[in-house]
Amino acid sequence: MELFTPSLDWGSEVWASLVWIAEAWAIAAVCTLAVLVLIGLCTTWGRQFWRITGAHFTGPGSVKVWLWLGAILVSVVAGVRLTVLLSYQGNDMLSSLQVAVQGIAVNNTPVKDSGVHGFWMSLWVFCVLAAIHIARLLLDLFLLQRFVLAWRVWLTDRLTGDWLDGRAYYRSRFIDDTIDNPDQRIQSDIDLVTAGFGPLPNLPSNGGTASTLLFGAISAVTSIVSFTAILWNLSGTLSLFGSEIPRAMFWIGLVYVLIASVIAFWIGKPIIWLAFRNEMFNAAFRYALVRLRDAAEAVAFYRGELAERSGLRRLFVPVVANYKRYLNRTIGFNAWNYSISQSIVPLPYILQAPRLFAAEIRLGDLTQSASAFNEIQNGLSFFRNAYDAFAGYRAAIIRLHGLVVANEEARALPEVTTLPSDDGLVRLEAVEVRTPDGRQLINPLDMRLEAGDTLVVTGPSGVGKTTLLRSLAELWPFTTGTLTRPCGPNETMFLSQLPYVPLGDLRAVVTYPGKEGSVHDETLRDTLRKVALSHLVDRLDEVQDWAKVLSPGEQQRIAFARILLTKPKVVFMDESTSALDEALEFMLYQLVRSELPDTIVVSVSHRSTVEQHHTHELELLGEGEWRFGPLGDGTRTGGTP
Ligand SMILES: Nc1ncnc2c1ncn2[C@@H]1O[C@H](COP(=O)(O)OP(=O)(O)OP(=O)(O)O)[C@@H](O)[C@H]1O
Repeated sequence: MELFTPSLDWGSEVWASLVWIAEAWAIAAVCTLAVLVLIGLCTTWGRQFWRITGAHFTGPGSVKVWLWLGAILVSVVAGVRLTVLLSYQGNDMLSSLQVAVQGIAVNNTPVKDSGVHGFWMSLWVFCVLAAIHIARLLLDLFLLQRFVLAWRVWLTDRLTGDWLDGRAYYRSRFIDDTIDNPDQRIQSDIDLVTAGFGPLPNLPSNGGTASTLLFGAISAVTSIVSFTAILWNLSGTLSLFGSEIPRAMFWIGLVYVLIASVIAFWIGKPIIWLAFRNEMFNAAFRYALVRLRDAAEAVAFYRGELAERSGLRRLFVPVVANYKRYLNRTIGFNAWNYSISQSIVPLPYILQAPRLFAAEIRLGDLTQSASAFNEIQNGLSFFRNAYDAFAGYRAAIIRLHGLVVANEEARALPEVTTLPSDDGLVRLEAVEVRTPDGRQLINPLDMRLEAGDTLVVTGPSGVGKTTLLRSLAELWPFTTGTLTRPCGPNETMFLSQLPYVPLGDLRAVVTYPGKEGSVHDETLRDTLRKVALSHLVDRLDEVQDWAKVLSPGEQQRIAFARILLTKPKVVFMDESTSALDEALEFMLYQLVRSELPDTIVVSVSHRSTVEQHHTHELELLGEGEWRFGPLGDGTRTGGTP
């Protein structure tokens, strides 16, 4: 009867494991890079991924990114090594028990003592391995989460910048394939793509690298390779229908899991687009709720609850219908996966038990075979089980890529050619404006305004006054011609009918588009007093939803305060006094004229009272025709088709 000998030389295992980790790390790094490059070159989603975020891995600061990735990979490989070592420790524990019991049975003290000693040693080994295992898990979580967070910061910054760049956030409404909910793509899909868990938002409770698609896959492959060697050594020959299968357990397991995976991919394929549509329908529903919240007052005045309710219901129906299909398909997919995972559990015992009974292997070998088999099966089924997670992940990549493409298309749309004017003049040369369906709104328009000139743009409703301002602000793509204007920072201001009111305190609201804090509080208070908002001077620190607190008339006075603070050389105003009474309108125009006498003011207005503050008039007559000239003296030039 043999004495117990451990399955590994634990004394030299520290060094051996470090060497193993270093080698496995290098092989895993090279293979992963090769696979990622192939994915990037050969798959659509790989190319899309690279286009969205490739610069994070190549641009300035990428050294840190790669170092961090390298550290995460060390953690992944070390995790696999620990699992391997734990499987040997498990083998030692059971085999030593077996030897001890056998020694007792035949009253052989040296054999019994070797078994007892081996058992306690294996428990010590377990304590050391367990401590390292816990430390690694915590470090793994930290490394992964900090990496993901830094990546998310970078990508959010890049995509918000990209969305704002060239006014893509506005002009993307004019492209052929408009996209839904860019805001949610930035907030939610970036989170999914950087976390890499699949369709789940990133949370520390999701777990460490093993739950992510990339590192989970690396861990699975490393684990398969490591345990394959163990299983290979523990496998015996099986006689089946008269023929001998060497290393039977290894080959049977491999074939079984491969066939199971192919069928699972086939069942799970529709989950990709079902997950995509699930997110899309939910996003549309969420957006409708946000719009209702924003327009709460208008809806409440209309008593529009019934219409809103049926609108919301209509948007929620596809959410439910798609979710049912998503659920059914996932149940089918899970049914297959669960059945496969459970039905394979007894296989290693069935194949190895006869060899144990024939004393060819020890008890620990049997259980290690089972655990090695289990690890390989888990590793291979990682790809099968991660299928729907991958589907959700790919859907997030597609959505982010859609945003990037839409931004680019929006920037590529035509716009009026804008040239800087050194002398402070505003000059329009052959500026022509159309509707999206090609209807001529303004025939080629030539006009020149000098410092201090003021122009009122008039004409019937729908004739194209606002669209002219949009064109001059480089927002409207259905336009041609050249605009020369002062182009320095804030030298030209465009004001819409209701000024934009940003989130934050009143200081930020009044200072906009300047940075909060860039204007001294006393100047802000003075300016508020000048525009008849003295009741607000003590509320600069107050954080409110100011768009809902301030009346439209007060908001329009804030717009005039911004003009006084910004001191532009040219200001274009679209019905900027429509919510004010005539006395206030008169006072504000006088204020702008006296404080900024050299500023060129262009006003779009319906009101005859506005005309008195202007020196020139551009009258839009409809069907593209216009008349331009000094106000009141009848010497107008005109444009006809
Ligand atoms: N995004 C758009 N898509 C299609 N047509 C548009 C769009 N925006 C404006 N239009 C059309 O362009 C025309 C000019 O609109 P615009 O808002 O410039 O008129 P306006 O003279 O400013 O009218 P009002 O005095 O009522 O403000 C209108 O017929 C309008 O329906």
